[in-house]
Amino acid sequence: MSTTLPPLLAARAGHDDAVARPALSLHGVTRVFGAHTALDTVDLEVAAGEVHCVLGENGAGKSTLCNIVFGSLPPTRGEVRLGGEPYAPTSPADALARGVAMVHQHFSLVPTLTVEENLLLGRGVRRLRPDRAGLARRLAAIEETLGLHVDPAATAGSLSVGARQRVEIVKALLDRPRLLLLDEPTGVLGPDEIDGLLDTCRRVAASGTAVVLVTHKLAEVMRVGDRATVLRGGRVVGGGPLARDGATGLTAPDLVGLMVGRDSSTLDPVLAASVGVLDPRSDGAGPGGTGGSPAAAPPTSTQRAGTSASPGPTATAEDATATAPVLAVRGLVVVDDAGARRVDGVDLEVRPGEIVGIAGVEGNGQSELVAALSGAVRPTEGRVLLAGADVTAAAPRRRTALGLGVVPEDRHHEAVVASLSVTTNLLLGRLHRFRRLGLLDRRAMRDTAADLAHRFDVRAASLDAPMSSLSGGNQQKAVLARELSLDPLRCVVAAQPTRGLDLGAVDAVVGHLRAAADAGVGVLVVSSELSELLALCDRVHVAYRGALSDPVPTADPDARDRVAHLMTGARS
Ligand SMILES: Nc1ncnc2c1ncn2[C@@H]1O[C@H](COP(=O)(O)OP(=O)(O)OP(=O)(O)O)[C@@H](O)[C@H]1O
Repeated sequence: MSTTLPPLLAARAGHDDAVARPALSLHGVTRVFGAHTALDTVDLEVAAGEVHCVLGENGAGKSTLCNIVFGSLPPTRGEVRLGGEPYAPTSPADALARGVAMVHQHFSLVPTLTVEENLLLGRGVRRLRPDRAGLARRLAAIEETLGLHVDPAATAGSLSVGARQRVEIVKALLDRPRLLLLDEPTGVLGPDEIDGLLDTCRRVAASGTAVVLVTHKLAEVMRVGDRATVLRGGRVVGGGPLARDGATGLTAPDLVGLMVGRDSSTLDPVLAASVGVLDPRSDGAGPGGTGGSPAAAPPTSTQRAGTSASPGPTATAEDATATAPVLAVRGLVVVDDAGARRVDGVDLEVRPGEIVGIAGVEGNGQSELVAALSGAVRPTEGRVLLAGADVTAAAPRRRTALGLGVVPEDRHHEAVVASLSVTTNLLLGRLHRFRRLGLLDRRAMRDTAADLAHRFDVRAASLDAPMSSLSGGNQQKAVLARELSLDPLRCVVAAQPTRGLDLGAVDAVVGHLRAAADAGVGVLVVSSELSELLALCDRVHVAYRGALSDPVPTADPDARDRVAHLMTGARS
């Protein structure tokens, strides 16, 4: 692949040979895990000053590529060059020392330490005494040039997901890297924070740093990327300059075609909106930023009822209003250690067959509400009723037994045990059912796990492999498989269920949640993806400062505007 420099740099390139050399180049890079080839003879070039997007389905090899460049993994074959020089980092610390920084899909901050302590961690190893004054100066410079603000005194664990992400990015920028790798950085952010992050990407690139952005969101790619490379099954299947700012190049539908080998006009509108082929902020008239796309708005649940992809729960939902709620929340209050009312008097009902959504910018009490529903946190006031039983103080195990499936937002800390096998993770919470005469029936476990992996398209080299060997998206599919296959299953609480998933997987998850509702399960979806909620749910509440708005029926023609308005804190 030849190097196409952004116009400004291209103009300068004749005067500066260093700029003409790619900041990063990969030649024939291959990475094999056992019998599985995760990356297959990959060639890639990234110029200084450009945002280069790397796209592909779950398991396509994107994180493996980043991990090789960041020194976490050596390639099995092939050569990597940095600024034209051979580059074979022996560790992430070595990569950092050579000017390569990375922000991972999951957080690396120590929750009990302050932001300042987290930022000094690692740097202190290289110095006798932590340089607090130097850090303060650098933070001020980052805030001024890149608009990124962090509070050094805050405890990392008390920050919202978006604020934590900001600290991770600031941490990566502290040493002025010449290459910044961002592995799905916007997955956890709300719309405003995503805008901020995309601006940051452009500013970082404008400062001369090469930025590699891994994302599933095509709208983001079309807004911020200069060029893209698409991986499928570990191979580069296409790429080039993007059609941005009136320039000719790859469009969002082109990228869909490369990623999944499918024409974007065949995509379910829910899916199209959630990945940005439809711009969620438009009325459907415009594509994801640029690049042309099917001109249709995401359907409401009423429209959805007519599609073949979904029988639509609307009819079921109307019947459902006559039945008792499977999940009822009354006056729920959760107060945190600092005395703040994170959940502030929430009332909520989900009936069998209904899909109810909770929208809102992250950090408005959604996480704490889900924690109170799952049993991870004890509410201070109020009640939670599950299928009529008061479970306010019940342990998670009892809730599971009563038929509550929970897909937590923080997969790494709450939903999987990375060191245990895929099989064990798929069956967590029901392993006792496989006990025969005091021993686990491994064969029955493997058969059940294989069936689940097949039905939910969990792609793993082996079900005996540790969960950590699965790509992020496949781990998420495994959690969904486990929670949606509980028996009995009466209610599912799914927090950010499509986060980190590729197009096909989002489609599948939406299908699984609808199927659960069609089978009479009550579904509560907490998501920062507004388009997804509007298309999937019967009604949507908005979380704001711990309280929930009255529900907005998604069949209302102005539902999007009403929900967006409520997200600003408006009362009605
Ligand atoms: N340590 C490992 N051991 C075995 N297999 C691995 C390991 N790391 C990754 N793989 C496999 O390599 C393939 C590529 O994984 P990778 O995480 O790079 O995909 P990805 O494109 O980043 O996916 P996602 O979008 O889901 O994050 C997957 O099939 C994964 O299971």
